[in-house]
Amino acid sequence: MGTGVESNWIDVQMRTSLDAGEVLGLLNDPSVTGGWLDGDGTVHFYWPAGEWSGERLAHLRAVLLQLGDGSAGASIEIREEPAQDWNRLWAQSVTPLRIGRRVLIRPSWEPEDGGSDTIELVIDPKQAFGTGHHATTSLLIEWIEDLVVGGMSILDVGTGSGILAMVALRCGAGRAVGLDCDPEAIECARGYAAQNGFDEETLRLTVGRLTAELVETPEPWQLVLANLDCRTLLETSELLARLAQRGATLLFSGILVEQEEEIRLAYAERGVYGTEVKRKDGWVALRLRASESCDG
Ligand SMILES: C[S@@+](CC[C@H](N)C(=O)[O-])C[C@H]1O[C@@H](n2cnc3c(N)ncnc32)[C@H](O)[C@@H]1O
Repeated sequence: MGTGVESNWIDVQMRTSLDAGEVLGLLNDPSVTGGWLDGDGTVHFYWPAGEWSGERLAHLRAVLLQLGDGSAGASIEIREEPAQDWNRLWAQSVTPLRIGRRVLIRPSWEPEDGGSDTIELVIDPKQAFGTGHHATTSLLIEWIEDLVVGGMSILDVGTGSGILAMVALRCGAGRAVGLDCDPEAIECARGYAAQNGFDEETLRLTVGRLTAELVETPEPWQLVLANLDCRTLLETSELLARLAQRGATLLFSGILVEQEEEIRLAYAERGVYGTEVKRKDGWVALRLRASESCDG
């Protein structure tokens, strides 16, 4: 984000589960500055006041629709902000975040918690999704805290910043692979992994999508994390269900309340059933197991 001390700015705010980087990519508009998710779950994009126009708003709405979240277009609020140092303001707005019983996500400029029981990660917000502020992330973190036991192998599909895989490793998992189709997200995640002291053998971060090869590894995955979206969870159901049939517990997030039934039915047809559900802010997280696997 530019320092922007010279002119007023238009702050375009919306409620969306979309990844800000993905929206920016399709906008393909050199005058917009970086998008970021604030602590209230609102995504902001900024334009210099002189560059903002009705055409830009219409284009933004079209991009949101194209990415499958037309309702975000309806939630847009526009504010003009006086010239100020955005970097400083942005940094001030990012504060340490506690999730579940023990997890603390803090920006690097905040001091360590120091509590012996605290599971701490340093994440300075960048353009990858996954600072922990979004309900879809925090719902899965709460489960990871409860379910991960020593030495577990974790597959994190749609890893974004890598936050879920990193929390799982801090909770005792033996190794994790994080996949994301967005190369920028993986670049970001690698930076966070290094900053938090994970080596590449413990946390492998790869650009790509779920493949049959990753599903059929000699050692089956024990826990699969997938904070994606309804469409991707449906499109990938054959491979994700196969992971469950090989013994993995699946933790899904990114599902809207009205999409829960569709996901449950699609997976039930493949012999994989929701065993537990969590809901927050209109979002649903599901825990699933194959019928022939024992729950745990
Ligand atoms: C909602 S974010 C989740 C990020 C992080 N796991 C979290 O929980 O905060 C979804 C991520 O999935 C990625 N993604 C979307 N579809 C994908 C697919 N088919 N395969 C791999 N990654 C995908 C996006 O690029 C994005 O980084």
